[in-house]
Formats: sequence, structure tokens, C-alpha cells
Amino acid sequence: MSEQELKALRVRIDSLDEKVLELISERARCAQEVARVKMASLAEGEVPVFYRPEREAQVLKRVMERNRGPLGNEEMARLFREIMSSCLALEQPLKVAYLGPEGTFTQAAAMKHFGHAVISKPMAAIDEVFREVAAGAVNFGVVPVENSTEGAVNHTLDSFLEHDMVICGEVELRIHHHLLVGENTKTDSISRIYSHAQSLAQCRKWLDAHYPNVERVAVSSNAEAAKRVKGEWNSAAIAGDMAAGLYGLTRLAEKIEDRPDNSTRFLMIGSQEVPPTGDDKTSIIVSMSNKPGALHELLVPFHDNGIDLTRIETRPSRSGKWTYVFFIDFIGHHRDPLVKGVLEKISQEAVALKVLGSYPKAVL
Ligand SMILES: O=C(O)C(=O)C[C@]1(C(=O)O)C=C[C@@H](O)C=C1
Repeated sequence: MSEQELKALRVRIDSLDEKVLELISERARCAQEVARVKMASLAEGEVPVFYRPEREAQVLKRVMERNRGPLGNEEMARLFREIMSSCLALEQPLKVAYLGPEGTFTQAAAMKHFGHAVISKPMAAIDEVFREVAAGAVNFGVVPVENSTEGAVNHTLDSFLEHDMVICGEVELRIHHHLLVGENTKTDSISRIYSHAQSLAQCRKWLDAHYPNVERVAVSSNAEAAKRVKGEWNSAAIAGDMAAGLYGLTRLAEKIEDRPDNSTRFLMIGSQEVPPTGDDKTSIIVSMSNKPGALHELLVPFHDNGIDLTRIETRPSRSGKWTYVFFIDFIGHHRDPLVKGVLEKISQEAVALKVLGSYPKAVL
């Protein structure tokens, strides 16, 4: 390519950037107007709701449907995700607590869902995320709920039994683990590998094959593992890209998870109910009396009404020995007439039924 051609293309890019800049600014001014309208239409004592997950899902879907390339749908939606995040920050900067410390996959999930224009707050434990939301110190919390290799995150499920929370969104993240070392690590003398217990489990076969005799030490998070390794000469950590970048570690081996499709699902928790979008999921907790056929009774109304269950998990109820609660996710919104009917039917049989929330299915 000649210098001349390159110069001409850059002139075109400059001119396009000016148009993009003007359009983004016009969109941001529109969001400010939206905020004004929301404030003006408040009833006495009503608090404004600036963040609208149902609308955000609609915007991102529309972008993906209309995208003609060459950028892929996910890439384009990510760009719009950030534009919308900045527009919302003009209306109201969201405060979001997540399972920290900085550099965890949960932080990456929070950014994927809300974008980067939020005030984020790392918490030391899942329960603390719940408490922070319950206390009203933040607008939303982000917690992991299940992993495709290792199953349920029990701390999260148990926290739902203790706190009144509304689930207002979900996000799925492909989890890639790397073996990370610091600049002081002597790579042929590694005698300890730190990571979160779930991550150690997700890389079990790889560790058995490559480091069979090395001590595996479970710590509170992958980011914590990365932090520890920085100052030690005989240890390595298993963690992801964000932690590697944050603590300046080197990848000794990449993508060491046993299953290439290893993914984790995260939930956004808050106090705001989300209206239907037409493509939603609902999460409920049900406790049934301890009698034969109770689980069957619980599942029949879903089957009879053709409602698709996406997950069912059992946990001890914590209110009596050998009594259990079921966590169920299914397709639909609790305001859909069909779903309403099913929930009514279940509540006639159940000891207790709690709708944790209906929320748009993950778009990104
Ligand atoms: O449509 C709204 O209610 C807006 O506030 C605008 C907007 C946007 O930028 O598109 C911003 C934040 C909301 O969460 C949803 C959408």
C-alpha cells in the first residue's frame, strides 16, 4: 500500500470518527433527557429508577440483529454495552459490589454486564456482597452461582435463604485458567500452587499430569492466589487474565482447565423487579414437605404447561434436620399468565415458595 493510499484512508477514518463522536454525544444528551423525564414523572415519595435491564437487553439484541459486520455481533454489542454504561452514568452512576478482591472472574462478569462506567466495590466474601446490597450501600451485587464443570456455588445458594434479594440479571463467562508465576519464582522449584478450591478442581486432571506431587493450596479467590505468588519464589497460582495483568504475573501454561467449554454463570442481585422482555428466566426457591413423591409433585406443573426448566439444585433447608429446599430456574417471567398458573399450583403443595426474580436471559 502506498503512503498516499494510507493517508487518504486515515483522513476518511478521522472524518468518520468525528461523526461517531457527534452521534455518541447526541445519544448521551438523549439519555440525560430520559433522566429528566423519569424525574418529572415521579409520584409523591417515589424514587427514580434509572437503570432498566429490560431496556438494555432490548438495545443490545437490536444491535446484534442489525449488525452486518465486519465486526462480529458480540464485539459490536460490547461496544454498545460500554456506550450505554457511560450514558447511564450520566443519569446515575451505579454502585456495584462484587466478590473480590480486584482481578476476580466475578469482577470481569460485573464489567461484562454493567460496563466499565460503574463504581465497583470488591467484597471479601459472597455473604458480604449480599449484606452490602441489603444495607443499601450499593445498587447491585454480583456473585457466581454455578460452574459448568464443578456445579453449584453453595455459598451463593445458601445466602439466598438468609437474605431477601431480587435477581435482576445473569451473565455467563467463559473461564480460562492459566498457571502464573512471579518474577522471583524459580520455575523448576515450584512446591505449592495456590488457587480457589473451585479452580483447583476445574484443573484437576491437568495438575495430576503436570504437577502430581506439588501441594495444592485453596485460598479465598484466584486473585488472592495471584497476589500471594508475587512475593514468593517457590509457588505458582492458577488464575485468569485479569489477575495476571493486575499482579504482573507471567503465564507458565495457558488455558489449563480440564474442559475447554468451562464457563461460570453469575447473578446480579438487587432490590429492583425487572419487567418482562419476552425472553426471560425466573429463579425460585421451593420447600416441599418431606413425603414420598414431593419432587414429582413439584415438577409436574412445569411439564404439563411445557415450561422449560434450566436448572434444579437441592440444598439443606437450614431450618430442620434432613429437610431440603429446591432452587429452580426456568424459562419465562413470573408475570406471564402461564407461569403465574404454575406458581399458583406449586404454592398449593409447597411448604414455602419464594420467587427470587425474573430477568432477561443473558444477551452477551
Ligand atoms: O431507556 C432508558 O430508560 C435509559 O435510561 C437509557 C439507557 C440507554 O442508554 O439506552 C440508559 C440506561 C438504562 O439502563 C437503559 C437505557
